[in-house]
Amino acid sequence: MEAAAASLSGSNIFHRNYRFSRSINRRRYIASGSRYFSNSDLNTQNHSVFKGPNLSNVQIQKRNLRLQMNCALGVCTFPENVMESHHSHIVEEKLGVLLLNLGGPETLNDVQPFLYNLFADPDIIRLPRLLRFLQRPLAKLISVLRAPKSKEGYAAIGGGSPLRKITDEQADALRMALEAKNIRANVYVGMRYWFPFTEEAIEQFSISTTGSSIRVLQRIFKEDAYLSRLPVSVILSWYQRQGYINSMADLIEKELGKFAKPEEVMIFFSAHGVPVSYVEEAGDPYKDQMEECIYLIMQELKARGIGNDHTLAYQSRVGPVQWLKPYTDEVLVEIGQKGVKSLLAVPISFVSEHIETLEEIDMEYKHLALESGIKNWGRVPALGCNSLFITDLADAVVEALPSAKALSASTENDEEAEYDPLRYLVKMFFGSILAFLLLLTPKVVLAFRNSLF
Ligand SMILES: C=CC1=C(C)c2cc3[nH]c(cc4nc(cc5[nH]c(cc1n2)c(C)c5CCC(=O)O)C(CCC(=O)O)=C4C)c(C)c3C=C
Ligand SMILES: [Fe+2]
Repeated sequence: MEAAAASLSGSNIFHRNYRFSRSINRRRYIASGSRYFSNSDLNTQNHSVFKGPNLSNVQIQKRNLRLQMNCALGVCTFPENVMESHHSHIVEEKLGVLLLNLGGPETLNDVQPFLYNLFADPDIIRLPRLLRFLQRPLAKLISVLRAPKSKEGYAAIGGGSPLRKITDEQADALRMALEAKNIRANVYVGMRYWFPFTEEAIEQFSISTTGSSIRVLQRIFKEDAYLSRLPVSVILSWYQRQGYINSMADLIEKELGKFAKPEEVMIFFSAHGVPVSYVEEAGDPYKDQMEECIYLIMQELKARGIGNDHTLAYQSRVGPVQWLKPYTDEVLVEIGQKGVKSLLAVPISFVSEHIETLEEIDMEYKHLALESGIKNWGRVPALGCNSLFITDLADAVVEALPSAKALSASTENDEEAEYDPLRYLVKMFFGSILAFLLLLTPKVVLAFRNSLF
């Protein structure tokens, strides 16, 4: 997670190479977009809007890059048709809102390329600078090795991720919620690792405007200068917003009511994990934010007279490194053995149903819990289009508007953005050999066998 903006572009370049290699023009177009409009870049650029007073620019960039992981969904606001915009104009203008998420493979054939995109992101596999040339070959290798296990999971939930459909529905619901507040907005979805990529969302964003605005937008977009002049506001996190907390508390209260003895149920929050190094070495605030989020939800439940026991654990670890503990699977076994009989699983850090909820929690963890002595199992659904949640997102958009500011020029390393096929092939060839040799070392083989497949 410590990658700077320059290295982040590496993963975007892949999107270009992998999906668009047959169209040079399109590739160039995407390349220019990717430099600015990966979701992480947007967060990075946001520092001009949200930075705290004592942080250096580098610290702010790093913090914001990390925050990208904390937002399962991010929102950016763009006033369209505004070149020299002043804050007072913004609410009157039509808005573009960009919802950011990670994306998921829609078919089983998408699984390996999706995994490649994921592992080619230097924020996911963090290699020392000297070994960065291994990023793509390693991503290729790990994605091929991981794909069979991932495919099993996606096959179990119907052959693909529902994430795109749900996020599209959320975008539609948000558009309507904004309309109910008399704000006309186009809401776009931009995914980090699968379609519609953030770059595509931005492309759509400019194309969907009309007349001279299109020409102005497109021309300036191609020159990269336009983006730095767009007033943008990024909502970095909303886990602490009362609307979100209330909507989670509502869901929990409702599911608790389905148990015969609701007061005896343990509320089991399961959050997506991240490698420990993200938190301890790179200073990722994810763990603190998760803990605060759960504290706030439990406070809200207490205010409603619900004082159940609760616990937090982390799920979905991949690969041979230490992830945030305690691990969901281990805690389930422990509490089952300690005699807990009723458990309500609450996916936290997820706002949509996807493989981690539908397969990992509903199938694997439920099975494990029942095997470990838990008799009554329940699961809180992900928020999806929950109206309180969507209305709160709409409020967050409205509140963010006054802080929209023009982005500063990109400081990203342009070297990565230039796509050189020969250099790419040479890197892939030697990198693959090295990555393969690395994987053959006994320690790595053992660790991967236990954790990846
Ligand atoms: C809070 C959200 C997420 C964090 C943090 C996160 C970190 C993370 N994930 C992997 C590896 C995989 N992630 C996969 C899918 C996936 N992950 C998230 C969310 C977070 N990931 C989503 C929304 C999805 C898509 C789900 C879908 O329905 O498609 C996968 C593929 C699925 C599988 O095989 O388990 C992998 C692999 C790492 C290494 C990581 C580290 C920071
Ligand atoms: Fe993940």
